[in-house]
Amino acid sequence: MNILVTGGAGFIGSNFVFHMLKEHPTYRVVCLDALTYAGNLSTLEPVMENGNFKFVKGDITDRELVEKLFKEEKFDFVVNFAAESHVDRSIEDPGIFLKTNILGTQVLMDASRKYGVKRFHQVSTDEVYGDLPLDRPDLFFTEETPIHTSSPYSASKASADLLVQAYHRTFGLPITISRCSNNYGPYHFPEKLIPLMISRALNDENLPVYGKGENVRDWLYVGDHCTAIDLILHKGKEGEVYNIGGHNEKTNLDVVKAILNELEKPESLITYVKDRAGHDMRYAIDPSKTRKELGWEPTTLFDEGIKETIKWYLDNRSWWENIISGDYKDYYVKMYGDREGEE
Ligand SMILES: Cc1cn([C@H]2C[C@H](O)[C@@H](COP(=O)(O)OP(=O)(O)O[C@H]3O[C@H](CO)[C@@H](O)[C@H](O)[C@H]3O)O2)c(=O)[nH]c1=O
Repeated sequence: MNILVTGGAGFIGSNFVFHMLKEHPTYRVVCLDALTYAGNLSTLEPVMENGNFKFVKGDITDRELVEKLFKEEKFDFVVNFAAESHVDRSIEDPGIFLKTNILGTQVLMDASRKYGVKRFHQVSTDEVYGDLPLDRPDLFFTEETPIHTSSPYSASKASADLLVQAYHRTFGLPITISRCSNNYGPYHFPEKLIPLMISRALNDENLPVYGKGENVRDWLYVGDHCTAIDLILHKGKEGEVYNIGGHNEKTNLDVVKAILNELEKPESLITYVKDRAGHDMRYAIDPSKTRKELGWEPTTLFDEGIKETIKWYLDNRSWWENIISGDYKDYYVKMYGDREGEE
């Protein structure tokens, strides 16, 4: 099997590259990544010397480069992780989200059709379902929940999902789509809630919690997400959507407090700041289809997973310190540095 993993230098993509090379030692894995601010070549160091791995720098919207790569490599599977993924950035500047997330997906699918890829897997998000109210804990997103997006980011991912389904129906492209809840774990870029709070707490900096911190996310350890995608590639039915989530709902405040508690840092570091525009209230996934059809089960409980994640950030300080002191510094300081005591 020859697999293309796009966005493989990012958080979930890199974890998936490691997973596939470990679990399928006979497979060849090619990573295509544009190395934007959130992609980091040093993340892939552990596999750079692996004979079954190849790294290609390039943008999924670059049709010429993509077509050439598909022609040379004759991929069996394509797994599309490449995306602009940060909601706050999409509120500031939606354009790049539409370009990468929608047009990039189209370019990849055109090449997949042309070169006879056996499966095109689109890595999507539970954010395409919009949000759920806090006072209805009985409600969960299923694969049948209507698409109803809030942010430019989620609208771009939902658009891509529709396009993927259209390519299946119109052109018979063999596709699958997975929609996962919030991930956490090693190599998570320090703009997302968990790695941002860990890195700032370690530096005794204020932790900007949006609004009242009551919003709920359904946290899943990244390794469990990788296992689910592996199962979908091998056992999932063509044309189907699979929800992935851990039934592990927590308020943002509880997550931040758990991090502070583990690091033995004071809760006085928490600073309540202006809420995110259009902020989704609650995400909660019903993963029963993925469980029943594919036998998938998440294996890492949040209490263990958050400890392991914090340990990883302590053991790999240079990985995130290089990021927050490098090109990303200005954005980091602007977004998270000066937000003391806003209401
Ligand atoms: C960065 C940041 C976030 N938050 C809040 C906003 C959200 O309610 C929650 C998590 O925020 P984020 O880490 O940005 O993640 P969220 O918006 O849920 O989206 C994530 O999870 C999605 C899956 O649900 C993925 O599709 C997205 O790519 C990924 O970014 O924490 C804060 O209170 N303070 C912050 O500084």
